[in-house]
Amino acid sequence: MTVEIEKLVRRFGHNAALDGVSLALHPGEFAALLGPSGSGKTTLLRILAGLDFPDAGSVRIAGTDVAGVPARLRGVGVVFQHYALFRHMTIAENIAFGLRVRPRRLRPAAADIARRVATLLELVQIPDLAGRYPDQVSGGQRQRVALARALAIEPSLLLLDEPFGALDALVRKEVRRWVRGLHDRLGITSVLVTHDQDEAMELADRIAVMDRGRIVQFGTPRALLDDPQTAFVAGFIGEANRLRGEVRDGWLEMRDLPVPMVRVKGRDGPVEVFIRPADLLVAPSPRRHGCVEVALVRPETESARVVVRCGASLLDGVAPTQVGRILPGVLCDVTVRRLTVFGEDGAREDLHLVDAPGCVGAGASI
Ligand SMILES: Nc1ncnc2c1ncn2[C@@H]1O[C@H](COP(=O)(O)OP(=O)(O)OP(=O)(O)O)[C@@H](O)[C@H]1O
Repeated sequence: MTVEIEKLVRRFGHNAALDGVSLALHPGEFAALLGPSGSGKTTLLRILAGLDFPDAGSVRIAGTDVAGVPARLRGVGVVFQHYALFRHMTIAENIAFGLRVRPRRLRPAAADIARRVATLLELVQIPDLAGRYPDQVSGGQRQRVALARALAIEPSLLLLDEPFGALDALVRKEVRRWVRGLHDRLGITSVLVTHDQDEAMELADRIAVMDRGRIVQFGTPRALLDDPQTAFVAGFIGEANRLRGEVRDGWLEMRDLPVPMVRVKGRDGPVEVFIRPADLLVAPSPRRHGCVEVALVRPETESARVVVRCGASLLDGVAPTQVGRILPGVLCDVTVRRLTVFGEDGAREDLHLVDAPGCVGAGASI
């Protein structure tokens, strides 16, 4: 089922929680809203759920403008971080709640509700807990109850607001994989709000990165890592070394890392340069007077993560080979496989990689 969000604005006083947000989701897609605290994720989710209303813009679910449609008639299931289970109701009663409060003409018969609750308890793998109260089950089980309750109305859109936040790390990993499996099996469209990057990367087909009430980039996890459109996205998604640089006469210069042969097409002036650790290769120097000094080495299975001192900067890189020779204090060479350059306004600059030995595109050895 499609979701089309157009130019949504939601203001609280002078503050725009949403400042012209547009987003289109494919049927069956698992999307994540990822961004720092206060960027507008929950506000967007609440508007989708019908729990809050925009000052401008529109939301269409399955092609229908839902502006006048109350929350309980939107066919949307919602799971919140703190589950919001009713403590005085059994697990079965909690799951049945969304069906029991429906208007009479839409409410299934009691026997049908009981059957559906039993099916859902099986689906979320807690068939024996029907008669218990929320306080008598674990956090992971409560989360499954919250999901079953959201799924009881057979939603075609499932909204998840930080649903794993209250779980400990191990349970969290298990429950989130299980949720993704469930999403695939049911063929629903899901939107997850999270500020946990790993969670968004693991679960979502596409991630909308939010900053100050705007979606700054919407793309696959791979695209966000490899092709960030702004300095904010490059710094927020994945790890990156961040260096100050200057473009002079169209050539990039960095004080701490003298990368040769990079032409920048934008205007001359100060720039910010991002290099992922995986793109900064550290190797023993055959000349024995490499340009960087190893500060720290953390061995991994077949390579090592290395921190090197480069001028005044400490940079994260990797040593894919000859790990044993890379030790703190040793002078090494570095090769930059790829870098991304952003102008003062945070927008990405086009790079022209000069086709010459040692150029950045081919791996610039310094
Ligand atoms: N009811 C409200 N009244 C006033 N301001 C609000 C209200 N709800 C949200 N805001 C403001 O709107 C902005 C966006 O809030 P929102 O909760 O959507 O952010 P978020 O990205 O979900 O943050 P978090 O990750 O901390 O939950 C914030 O500046 C917040 O203070």
